[in-house]
Amino acid sequence: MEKMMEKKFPLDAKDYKLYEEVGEGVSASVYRALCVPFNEIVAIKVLDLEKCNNDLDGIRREVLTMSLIDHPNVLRAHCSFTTGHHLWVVMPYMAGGSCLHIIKSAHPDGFEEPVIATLLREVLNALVYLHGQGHIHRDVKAGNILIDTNGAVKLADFGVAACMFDTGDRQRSRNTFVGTPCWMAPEVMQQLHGYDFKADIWSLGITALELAHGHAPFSKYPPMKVLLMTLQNAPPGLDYERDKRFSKSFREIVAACLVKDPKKRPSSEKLLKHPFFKHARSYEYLSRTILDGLPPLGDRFRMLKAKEADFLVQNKSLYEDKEQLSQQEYIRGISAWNFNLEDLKNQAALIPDTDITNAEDQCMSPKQGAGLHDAFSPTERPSLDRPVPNSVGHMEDRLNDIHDLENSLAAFPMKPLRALKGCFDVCEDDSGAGSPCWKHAVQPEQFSQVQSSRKCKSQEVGRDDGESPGQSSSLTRSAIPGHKKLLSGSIMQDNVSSPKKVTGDGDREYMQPKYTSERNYSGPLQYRQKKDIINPTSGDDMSEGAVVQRKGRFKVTSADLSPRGPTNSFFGASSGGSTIPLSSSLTAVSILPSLQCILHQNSIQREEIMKLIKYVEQSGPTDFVEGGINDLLQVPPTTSREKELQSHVIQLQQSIGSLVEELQRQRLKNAQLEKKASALLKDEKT
Ligand SMILES: Nc1ncnc2c1ncn2[C@@H]1O[C@H](COP(=O)(O)OP(=O)(O)OP(=O)(O)O)[C@@H](O)[C@H]1O
Repeated sequence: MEKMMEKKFPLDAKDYKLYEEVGEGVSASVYRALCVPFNEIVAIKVLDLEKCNNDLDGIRREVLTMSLIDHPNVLRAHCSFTTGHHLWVVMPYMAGGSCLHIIKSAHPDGFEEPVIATLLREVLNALVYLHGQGHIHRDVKAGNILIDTNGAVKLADFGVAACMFDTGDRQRSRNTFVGTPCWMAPEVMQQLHGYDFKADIWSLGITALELAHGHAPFSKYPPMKVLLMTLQNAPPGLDYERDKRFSKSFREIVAACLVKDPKKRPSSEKLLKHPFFKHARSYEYLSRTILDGLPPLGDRFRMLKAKEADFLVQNKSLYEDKEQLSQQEYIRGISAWNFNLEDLKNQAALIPDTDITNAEDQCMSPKQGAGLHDAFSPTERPSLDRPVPNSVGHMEDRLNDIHDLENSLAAFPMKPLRALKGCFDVCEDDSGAGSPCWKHAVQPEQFSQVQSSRKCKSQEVGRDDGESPGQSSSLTRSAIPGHKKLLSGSIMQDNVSSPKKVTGDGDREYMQPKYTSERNYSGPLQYRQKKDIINPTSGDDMSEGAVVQRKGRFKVTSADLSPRGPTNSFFGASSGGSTIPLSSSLTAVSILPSLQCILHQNSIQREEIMKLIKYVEQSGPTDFVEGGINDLLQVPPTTSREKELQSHVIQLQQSIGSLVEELQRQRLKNAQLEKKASALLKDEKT
């Protein structure tokens, strides 16, 4: 009844006036706006659907979740609709902006404890609600904690939320690698047993440190190091010496959240009862303490952007190096992670040993960490992260790091580097089309499918009036289309010689007018285990022959929430489960096509292995492959051709390994299926 009385926000862009930009994320820009019929200020998140070409599920999920939730601490969408190729999500305007914005503008060293207690209490209230409703937020961080002028706090950004009660295919969304690396719980990285709402508790602990120090732990390190450190080191925490200003109870809750074993982490409800929250104050206190005196959000946002642009100009040479550009994006807390394999390998060697030691020390017990240099703002000491190109042992270091990472992630059903290389093959099949993996960007019709499904579920979704935002609002025509955003999308290799290459990368023009990044920045990171392996049409794409050709970039996509075709539902096992058809009502006849597919796939792979072997043989003597390769890789390359060949060899080596393992896995599956098929046939006969 109450719901029926709710205001219905108009679903037409003409009814809104867009004012200044107040925020931007990986996939969207957020504007202050006026809802003309209600004369009410709102925030409108504008997503360019042409640039979110692989993340429609994520968008759909965010919009749906945002429209269904109902809690004072959770940001709820008023409505959403498409206009031209943009999706507009209309929501309450949170004039204080995000905690990250406030930190960056006025509290670079973090907030005082009562402020942190107040913020965390509100976020915990949101989490108690969300977890009770079966949602895992999966991206809790200061950038997603929004504050209103009166000090009210809301948790935002459901782009990567998942539902814990999902079953079957939908549950795979909980077996994905989602979030922002620094805030990501170890079990989310590990993917051993999936994860649950306790992943949010870990992120909350990291957020607590972020609010206390002004930045998240490990934020100065490249993603690969963050993975390593999160998995291998003792959890980060408050330091006895450096963090003397904080109370014991604050240290306790941080420690309670940052326990590696999720079972040992308290629930949000339990945490809320911790004495630490006795330090929490009122909204009015928050508003007075952290908002008073701040310029309007739009001005702050502009200033921060200008600061970044200045920094970029001042460090021009530094940012000619794309690694650093990526690193800077990442440091800024954007839910993005560059998944270029080569870059990751390079990044593994970015940090000098001394620096790693320090980082490790910081993660030791607080006492051990005492006396270390203060964590610094990354923008203050960027040179630390500079790569040392071609330094002696550089390649060796990279390989060692990769090796370490693989060991750390031994629990991955597939080794992470292979996962990076071959298993991020998620794409349009997310929308249920069952299409092959290296398919192109989503076409407008595909969005309309999403849209119509959204329409079925929610009346709040409006129509596509075919207008550009510029035509239908006060925003200038160039304001949105010209403002290229970074992509969210499937992890797909780019820069490939394959004709199926994915295109359409966005880049941050304002930051790098001259040094345009070629990267695909992802949306919140999502790792999906390899799937669709029996899809014969995708054989080409998955073949190592193809991989050898690809110098990969990866894009990241939203978790799959959509129903899958019959093939996938039979063989969801490719992502780690059983390969045996689940339904006992299945007949042998229904399995046969799938068996044939597997056989077909096997033969394709066999062929590819043969091709690879031939290729390697042609490239050099056999013992090069068998024994001498490591020696060879340790010789620093002198010419760029040598470098190219060296990386080619590494790729080949990895590809062969992957293929052999894949082949073995397929054989095993084949045998299991054959067994099952004959059992079923037998059953049928009797
Ligand atoms: N309702 C709002 N009122 C005021 N500012 C907002 C609002 N929603 C978002 N913002 C600002 O815009 C920024 C980006 O929004 P949002 O996080 O939703 O985008 P995103 O693309 O999902 O970002 P990411 O995934 O990188 O966190 C936020 O960090 C915040 O500063």
